[in-house]
Amino acid sequence: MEDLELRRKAVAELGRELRSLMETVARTETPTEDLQELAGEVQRLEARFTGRRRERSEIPGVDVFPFGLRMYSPATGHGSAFAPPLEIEETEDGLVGRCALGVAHEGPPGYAHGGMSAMLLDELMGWACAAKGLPAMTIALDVRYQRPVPVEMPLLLRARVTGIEGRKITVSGSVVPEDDPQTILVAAEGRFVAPDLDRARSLFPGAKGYQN
Ligand SMILES: CCCCCCCCCCCC(=O)SCCNC(=O)CCNC(=O)[C@H](O)C(C)(C)COP(=O)(O)OP(=O)(O)OC[C@H]1O[C@@H](n2cnc3c(N)ncnc32)[C@H](O)[C@@H]1OP(=O)(O)O
Repeated sequence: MEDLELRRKAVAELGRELRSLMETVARTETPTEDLQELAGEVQRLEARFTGRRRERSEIPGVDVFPFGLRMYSPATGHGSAFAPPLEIEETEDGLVGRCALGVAHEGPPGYAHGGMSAMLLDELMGWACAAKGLPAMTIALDVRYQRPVPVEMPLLLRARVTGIEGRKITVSGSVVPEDDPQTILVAAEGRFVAPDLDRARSLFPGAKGYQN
């Protein structure tokens, strides 16, 4: 069997290079003819991915689902070009995530797209449910944008479970600058539901943890 750690390392290395490429593309003022040539080169590069293509519902072999690593998550995945990626740690008061967004994540010039903040909070708040043993899906997310989130600024995200009622979980979250944690840039309240076993099996047929 292939060494899983070696593959995860390779996935992360590729992700890092793609992320860097995305940032370069978002910032470049390279002449137009070079852009045209580069598009062809990227197309040729894509043609080199000759291995089997994973089915839609197939869990990547490098992942641990539903309680862990998601290598291609657009929020936390080290293999994702789109992910900052968010680094998560568990604390006494819930989960803390760290990342900095790039120009490729921009909404207003110089500031993060609001959808990025919402996505990162949604993900972290979902992880907060899983950390309580209840892997869950978002049913409602209320996001309040109090200050714009500068790109290239180290950020701290927080998520804390505030209530559990059967399979329904309420979670609060925030985004703050790492060097000024009193200033709330974005605040969120979310409601999550841990799907029952039958629902989870039908939603995630590729997840071994939910099968008999
Ligand atoms: C696990 C993977 C980890 C995934 C890994 C976690 C990390 C990633 C986190 C990312 C988070 C996401 O983006 S998740 C993606 C965005 N979210 C979604 O796509 C979810 C779409 N919604 C659904 O598919 C469904 O609503 C489910 C699966 C969440 C729940 O279905 P179910 O299991 O059949 O639950 P059901 O019996 O119907 O309902 C249980 C209780 O919740 C209430 N309820 C259910 N859905 C809703 C709703 N949309 N709005 C209001 N209330 C609702 C019901 O009234 C009921 O209350 P009562 O009668 O008991 O009072």
